[in-house]
Amino acid sequence: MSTEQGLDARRATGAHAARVAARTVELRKVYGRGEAAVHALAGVTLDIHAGRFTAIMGPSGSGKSTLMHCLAGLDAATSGRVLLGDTDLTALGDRQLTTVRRDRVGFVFQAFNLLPQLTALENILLPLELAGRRPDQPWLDQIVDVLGLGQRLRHRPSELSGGQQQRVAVARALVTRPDVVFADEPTGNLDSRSGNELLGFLRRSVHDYGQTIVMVTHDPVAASYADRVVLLADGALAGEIFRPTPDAVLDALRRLGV
Ligand SMILES: Nc1ncnc2c1ncn2[C@@H]1O[C@H](COP(=O)(O)OP(=O)(O)OP(=O)(O)O)[C@@H](O)[C@H]1O
Repeated sequence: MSTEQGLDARRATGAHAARVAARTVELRKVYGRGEAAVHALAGVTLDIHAGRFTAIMGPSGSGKSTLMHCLAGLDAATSGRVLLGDTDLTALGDRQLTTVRRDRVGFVFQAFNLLPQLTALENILLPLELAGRRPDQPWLDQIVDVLGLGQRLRHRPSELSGGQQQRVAVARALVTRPDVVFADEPTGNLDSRSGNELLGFLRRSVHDYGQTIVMVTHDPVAASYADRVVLLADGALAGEIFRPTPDAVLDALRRLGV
């Protein structure tokens, strides 16, 4: 994409004016030492726009999960800064990071990660319970309704389909109204119909509720639900696509050798 096209795309999506929900500045992450050192992130400066759906893509090993884990306060930077809103995560200790993750961030994982002994409703309410917060009943009712979980709330995860389990995980991520929901290959274990349904819900939570979502995915169709695709290669930014189509994403990935 030329610089001019890039600017036009930004104007069209209003991305230049968007509030920043999270930001990395010269973020570096090195695993191991000496000869065995792996530079997973080699100086990434990136803004995540508030109220937008951002997909992170790139070849295997390009640093996608590392970037998301650093943004979410799950992994510590080697150098550089990570900001969630105005909070500098790199300046926080473990206890403060735990509070930030609990109160301000939601997670959706490929493997659902629901607690098997709890019902769907208990799983959804768990983050609030851990934080000692009471549920906002109208909000809870709304997400349960939108996600079509009303008839499933008393079921345990083993009694739910994969698609239903992942919708429970999305409800759990949204219930605290987090600043950012991080989704790591959320459709990786779903058939394409359940996957598309789930992506539709994520899209809707951005459009209807102004939720900020960051999703790591390998799937160009999944990425096309996002407002913007950020491409990584060898731990560095390798481009971005606004209003991505599956074809545009596929082309960009091919250029990166995927
Ligand atoms: N805990 C770790 N210890 C050592 N090296 C690691 C660790 N986690 C990740 N790496 C390395 O850092 C690099 C980036 O890994 P990362 O998982 O972020 O990539 P990715 O783009 O998410 O890959 P994939 O698409 O395969 O999941 C890889 O070379 C990986 O082997």
